[in-house]
Amino acid sequence: MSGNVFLNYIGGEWKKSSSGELLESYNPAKKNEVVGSVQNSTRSDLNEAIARAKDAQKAWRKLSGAERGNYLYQAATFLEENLEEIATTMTKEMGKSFPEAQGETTRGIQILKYYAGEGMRSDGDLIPSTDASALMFSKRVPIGVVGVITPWNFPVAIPIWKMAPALIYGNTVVLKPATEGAVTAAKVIECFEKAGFPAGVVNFVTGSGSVIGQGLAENKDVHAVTFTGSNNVGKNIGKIVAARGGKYQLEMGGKNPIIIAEDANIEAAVDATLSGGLKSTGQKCTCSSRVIVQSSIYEQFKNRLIEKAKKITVGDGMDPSTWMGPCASEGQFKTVKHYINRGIEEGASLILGGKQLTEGDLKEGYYIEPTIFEDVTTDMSIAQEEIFGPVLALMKVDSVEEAIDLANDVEYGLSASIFTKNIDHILSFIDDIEAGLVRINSETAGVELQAPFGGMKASSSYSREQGQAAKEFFTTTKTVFLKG
Ligand SMILES: NC(=O)C1=CN([C@@H]2O[C@H](COP(=O)(O)OP(=O)(O)OC[C@H]3O[C@@H](n4cnc5c(N)ncnc54)[C@H](OP(=O)(O)O)[C@@H]3O)[C@@H](O)[C@H]2O)C=CC1
Ligand SMILES: CCCCCC(=O)O
Repeated sequence: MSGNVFLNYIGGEWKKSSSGELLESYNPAKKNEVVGSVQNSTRSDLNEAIARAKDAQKAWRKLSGAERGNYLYQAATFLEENLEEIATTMTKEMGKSFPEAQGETTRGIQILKYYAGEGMRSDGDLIPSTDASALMFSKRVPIGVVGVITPWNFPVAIPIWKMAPALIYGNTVVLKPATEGAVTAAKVIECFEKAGFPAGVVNFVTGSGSVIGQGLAENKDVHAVTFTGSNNVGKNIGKIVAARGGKYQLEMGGKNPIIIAEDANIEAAVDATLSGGLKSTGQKCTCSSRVIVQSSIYEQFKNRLIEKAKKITVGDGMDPSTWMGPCASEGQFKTVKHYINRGIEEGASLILGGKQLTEGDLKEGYYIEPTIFEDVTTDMSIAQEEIFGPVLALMKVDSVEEAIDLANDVEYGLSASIFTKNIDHILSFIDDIEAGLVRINSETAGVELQAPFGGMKASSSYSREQGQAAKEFFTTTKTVFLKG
């Protein structure tokens, strides 16, 4: 890279786009600071990457799983060596606090190591044939070239939790990161380059989603597309890929509830609501946004929540005293402000925050106060639509049964939590909640890399990522019947 200009990585080479144009990525804490520039690529750049990936896959799939795993172990080593630089870039590019950025980069390292080990594990089953002289077994095989389209909120963990399983199971990849996380993603790709992957196995093309993302969805040589991002974009990708007979995986929005039952540990529930709802400035798909509280403890819980929320320190993610950083971009900032105004217009009561923070250095960035509404009804926009910002909506119920029904009264179904010690409530929550991630006495965020990740209803396309679940999407199965 020259200066802060980052190139595409195609067929094992760093290359400028044929457009000759750049896209700048700005620091949301210091809105005039350019963190770096990436290529504003064209379809022809993308098509070259897809062709190289297709060509490279012929040899890549022939390697043993152990051989492919060694490349992933190497990539983990280089990510570890560059952890501080990558985490710093992440904080400067999308605003999350530096400790969170360090944690996410560490998670990327762990994911690479987890899937590197997959190269030595079983990839099929021996099945007894009715013909005693025959051998019958199943064998998982790669699907080919995988298009990877990722959002800005986890610019290290999400690309890696898609690329690592794709690669270990014998596929080649073309990554298109969100522009607002593309400089961070470029530094991750540098680690893959240093790991010595054969040319064309890993490819990286930046540019606008409507050009490069759309191109990955449309190109018939991209056998599968794995996407994480908003529902509008995801549903469009799914339609395009399905229409050409490709495979697709969509991880999309959430409107995650946390239920506080009358027997909850109030202190723990308050901490989980603030951490799960406001960490990363509420910009995780697994963040809590609806807080459903049993009426008998409502005032006690609300007062403690406000008391602790007032102590949250907001500032530049690089400042060690910062608990919550800025919104990731001007666009995200405007979206959050829009929903705060909608909440007020629709009759919710704003009981904390709601304003932009502008004193001192904060005027340089896109900072919003931790915001809490009450008197929120399920028909309101702030109860139904994903805000993806530091906004909590308090809702009051009389029973846990009512709470679960209210929790389910949205189109999404990604993550859900309940705070209670009552085993009957726990069992009915596990049974009845419409969510892919079900958490008891724990915040809605914080998934672990070895467990299936994904949602129900409008949050996902019903596939699952991470852990052993990833194998389903990144492979297909041959059933072999062999006679002597
Ligand atoms: N369910 C989950 O696991 C997660 C869901 N999300 C969701 O992602 C959203 C926030 O991320 P954000 O990046 O803003 O989401 P977007 O949907 O705006 O973008 C996601 C990716 O899609 C690309 N893209 C944009 N338009 C198109 C298109 N027409 N065709 C193909 N690709 C396109 C974007 O590129 P570019 O931005 O460069 O234009 C980006 O790389 C939130 O809704 C959040 O809920 C986020 C994390 C996890
Ligand atoms: C893509 C969303 C990632 C969620 C990560 C977490 O909840 O820790």
